[in-house]
Amino acid sequence: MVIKNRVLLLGVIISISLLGCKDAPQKQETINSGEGAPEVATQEASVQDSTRVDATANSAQEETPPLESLPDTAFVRLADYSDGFAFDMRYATDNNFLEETVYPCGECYTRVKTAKALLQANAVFKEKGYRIRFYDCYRPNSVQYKMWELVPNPQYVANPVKGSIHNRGGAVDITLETLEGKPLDMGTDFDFFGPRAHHDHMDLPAEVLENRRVLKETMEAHGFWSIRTEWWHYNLGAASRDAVANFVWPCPTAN
Ligand SMILES: C[C@@H](N)C(=O)N[C@H](C)C(=O)O
Ligand SMILES: [Zn+2]
Repeated sequence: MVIKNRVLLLGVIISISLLGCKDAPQKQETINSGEGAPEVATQEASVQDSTRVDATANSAQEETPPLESLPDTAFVRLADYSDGFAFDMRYATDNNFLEETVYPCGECYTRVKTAKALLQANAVFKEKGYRIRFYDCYRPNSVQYKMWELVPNPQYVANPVKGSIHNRGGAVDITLETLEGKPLDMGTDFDFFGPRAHHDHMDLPAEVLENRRVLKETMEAHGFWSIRTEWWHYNLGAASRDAVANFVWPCPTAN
């Protein structure tokens, strides 16, 4: 069953379940999809793992609402708004630095403002013969804890107590691929935690440097900033103060 209105579904689910992160009482967010800005509820987080959200819980099977009708801070499923992106959601597989599947399925959720900026950036990439391929989008805060346990190095993994901008729905891990689906050479794989992935590492083939430049310049022109140590990571500046979230998205179920 394909879920038509994941925005509304999330509104219901998140209102019901404010999720906590291990050892980290902090602000958690209630996401409303209807009128007005999302409510931000402050409460002590309980010690529990992320809740899996069962898509069968969805009672609101409605059409996808236009982005313009939603508050900028609502969460949306990006694929509902364009079929012009490619997805390789690594944390929904064990092909990632954790060597473990930490997502129930590969979905890309972001805040509305992040989605709008990504759609515009992708239109520019398309003119150049490319499109964005996503490795990661919104990431539950509980997963950030798992990552930090393995790599407690803020150069490569944001401290979960402060929260990553991924946890705020404003960061994406991406590369570029051709419109035929061939990924551009960026010099390292996604989540290669070492100097070769740094933006200031210049000892790379000219083609790689050019590919990174195209990605960085276009993303920066659309409100994103990069971090020095990861060529794939982009933060939407306007999302850096949004609340940390810890919901898990619904997954499609077989009919
Ligand atoms: C883990 C890596 N893909 C990443 O996103 N790192 C940044 C620094 C983060 O955790 O926010
Ligand atoms: Zn990232």
